[in-house]
Parts: sequence; structure tokens; C-alpha cells
Amino acid sequence: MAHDPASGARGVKICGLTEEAGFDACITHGADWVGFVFFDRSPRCVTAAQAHALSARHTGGPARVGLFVHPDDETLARVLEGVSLDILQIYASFERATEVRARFGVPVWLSQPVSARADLPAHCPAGVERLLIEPKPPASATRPGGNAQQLDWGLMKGWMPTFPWMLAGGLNPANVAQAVAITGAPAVDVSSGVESAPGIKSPDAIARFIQNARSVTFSA
Ligand SMILES: O=C(O)c1ccccc1N[C@@H]1O[C@H](COP(=O)(O)O)[C@@H](O)[C@H]1O
Repeated sequence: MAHDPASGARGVKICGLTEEAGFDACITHGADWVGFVFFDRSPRCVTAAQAHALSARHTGGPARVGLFVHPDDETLARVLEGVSLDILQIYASFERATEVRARFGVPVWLSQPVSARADLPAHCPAGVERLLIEPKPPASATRPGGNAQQLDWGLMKGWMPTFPWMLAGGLNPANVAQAVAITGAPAVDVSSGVESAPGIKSPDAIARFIQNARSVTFSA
């Protein structure tokens, strides 16, 4: 079932799907990844059964990504029993990410919070398939992502990692092309920026986001 963008094509992930119209729009408009949030402090939180029901609406297509914040093994095992996930996107340490990959045998993406150029990672830990470059959340935030908070893209100029990565945080249909033009992101991830209300996706915004993300080329 896993699908990865063709070589050179910009990958697009739509995260935080909770309802049918949003999921169907991802299929119709060719998202590369769809994300289900398993974090109870998110307005996008779903159960494994809800994610399974949405995922079952279409066979194939985008890879299914499960998002977890500092998950324990029990949580991961319970969710994976209820829904088939192609990728685990986790908020955790390098060591924990490597451990999760080894224990569950599912590809792992790891979030890297960034607020200064020095935070940009120099390497990707063994066993981690992709790093997500996201803004460091403010101390007052109740969750580490999904806050519509934008990274200072300028601090990424000239940063050219050789490992797979993805840009997230505060992206929307109106700014994604500029974000890609500045950062050269090979893949982008969005949640709040394609919603009509917290947790409810806008099919129209999904269509525009995917189109605009792929409309721009990057020259270093
Ligand atoms: O979406 C959430 O609610 C969420 C909760 C906890 C951790 C991460 C979360 N979302 C991730 O953050 C990015 C950026 O979100 P946004 O576009 O700024 O709203 C999102 O794509 C998810 O990967």
C-alpha cells in the first residue's frame, strides 16, 4: 500500500484527517501521505477504529501515517492492532525513534523542533526514515505541533541535507509555494492550514494546497 512520490516530485502530506470529505479529497487530489493523529490533546485525535474506517474508504493511494507524541509501546501496539499504518510519525528522542523502528518494524519519521539555525539537524539517526522540520512550539502550547505556527524559513537558506526531510508548521495554500521556493523542501506537511474549523478539513483548501505545493521549483 505504501506510496512514495516519484523521484523528484514534491511530496505532500495532509495530516489530521477525521472525517470522510477530507479523506476523500486527499484521494481525489493525489496526496502522497495522509495522517491520523493519535494524541488526545489534539482536536484531530481519532481512535484506531475511526482511522481504520476512513482508511478503508479507498484501497491503495496515499501512505497512511500515524502521529504519536512520546508514545509508549502499549499505545503503539494497540493502535497498530486496529489500523494498518505504513509510517509512524513520532515526537520523541533520537534513541526512542530508533527503538520504535526496531520494535515495530514500521518506518519511522521523527519531528525535529527548530527555532534557530543551530537546531537544524546534521544527520538522520539510523532507523529513522525522514525528519520533520517544524517550529519549536511556545512553552504555553498544549501540543508540540498542529498549532498553525510558522517557522522562519529564512534560517533554512543554504541548508541542504542529504537525508529525506519534510517541512511543516503554519503552511497553507497561500504560502506553501513561497515556503518551498525559500527552503527547497522536498516534501511538505499541513494540518491547520487546510481546515475550515479545528479538526475539519476543507476539500477545496486541500485541492489548492496540493496544486500550489507542486507548482514551484527550487533552485539553490
Ligand atoms: O495536528 C495536530 O493536532 C498535532 C498534534 C500533536 C503533534 C503534532 C500535530 N500536528 C503536526 O504538526 C504539523 C503542522 O501543523 P500545522 O499545519 O501547523 O497545523 C502537522 O502537519 C502535523 O504533522
